[in-house]
Amino acid sequence: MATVEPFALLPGAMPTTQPSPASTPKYLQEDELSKERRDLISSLPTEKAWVVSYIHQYQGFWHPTRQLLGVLTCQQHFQAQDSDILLVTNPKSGTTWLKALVFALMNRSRYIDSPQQHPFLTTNPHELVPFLELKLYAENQVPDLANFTSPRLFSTHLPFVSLPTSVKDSACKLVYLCRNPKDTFVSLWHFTNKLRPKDKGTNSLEEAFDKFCRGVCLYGPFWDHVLGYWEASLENPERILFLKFEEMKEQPALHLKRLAEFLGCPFSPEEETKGMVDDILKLCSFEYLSNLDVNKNGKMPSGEEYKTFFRRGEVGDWINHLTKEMTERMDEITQDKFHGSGLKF
Ligand SMILES: Nc1ncnc2c1ncn2[C@@H]1O[C@H](COP(=O)(O)OS(=O)(=O)O)[C@@H](OP(=O)(O)O)[C@H]1O
Repeated sequence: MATVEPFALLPGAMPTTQPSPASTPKYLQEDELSKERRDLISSLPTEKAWVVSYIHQYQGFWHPTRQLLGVLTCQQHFQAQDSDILLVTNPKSGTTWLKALVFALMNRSRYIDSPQQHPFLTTNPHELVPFLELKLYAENQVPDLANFTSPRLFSTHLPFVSLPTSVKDSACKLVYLCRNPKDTFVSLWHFTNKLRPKDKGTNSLEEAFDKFCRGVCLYGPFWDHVLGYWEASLENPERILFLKFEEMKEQPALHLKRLAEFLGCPFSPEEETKGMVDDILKLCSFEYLSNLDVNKNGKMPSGEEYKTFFRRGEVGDWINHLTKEMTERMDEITQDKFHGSGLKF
């Protein structure tokens, strides 16, 4: 594997001493690091990243420098509570949709008589269900979570092996949503190209594809991420619900009801009669959310425009991007990696 030695490039300095452009989200930026963290990062396998300079392999998974700091801080400080709900995904697997669905589900009684006051009208789902390592614990910060009411809703892209010990030791519930690797890759390629500084141009599809197949991408290898949660969900089905984007698209009502039951708030017969399942699905639909003013024109405090989280929201767009050879390579990896696991896409 071609690796680079970032800290050998400029003695005594991080390689990216140039300020990162304002459009690059904070968690992907690389500024100054403590000596301890710098020593750790120097010891990790490192490659060129998709958006900013470097990506490091930690506990078997790849993280840009800033993101890795959030991972370390979160592992060190996050204290899970038994009543917490953690939404977990590989990037671009439908995180925004899952956040919307679970938030709308858990808060359904609050806005039933005042839909015009629903938080989605003013706030993107990523703000309502914050990421642990990318937001709350980003940049070495240790947040005060006292204002979160129970059950606390958080999200993460952390692989199972990297979850904070307190998550594994507590009885908190995890919902894992995955998506077929070809659509996940295509979505990630579009997304990271939007985040790249203008002067760097776009990543070529071929180069990004090769990196994705080698596992060198945000929270990659994709397959190991999915397998970690798949196996954990088989061992512990009452704590980890494993969902697939494609199945949710095909039978959204069925899966929303499964989610509600898993989270201990099943729909009552009256709610079903009133059409609440469909109401929540409409409220969280790609069409509805992507057309809200806040999501068309708003930005995250960390820099991303909310509209970058909405592209097509469909199954099978990979067919418009991948060559026959690419498709074969990806399918082969998927078959090899998932062989014997019972997992298929
Ligand atoms: N409501 C809803 N329903 C269905 N699909 C949706 C929805 N919202 C976002 N999307 C699509 O999800 C893709 C973005 O993935 P994530 O939300 O996981 O991104 S992130 O990891 O939080 O950055 C991205 O997929 P692609 O369109 O294939 O790129 C989004 O369009």
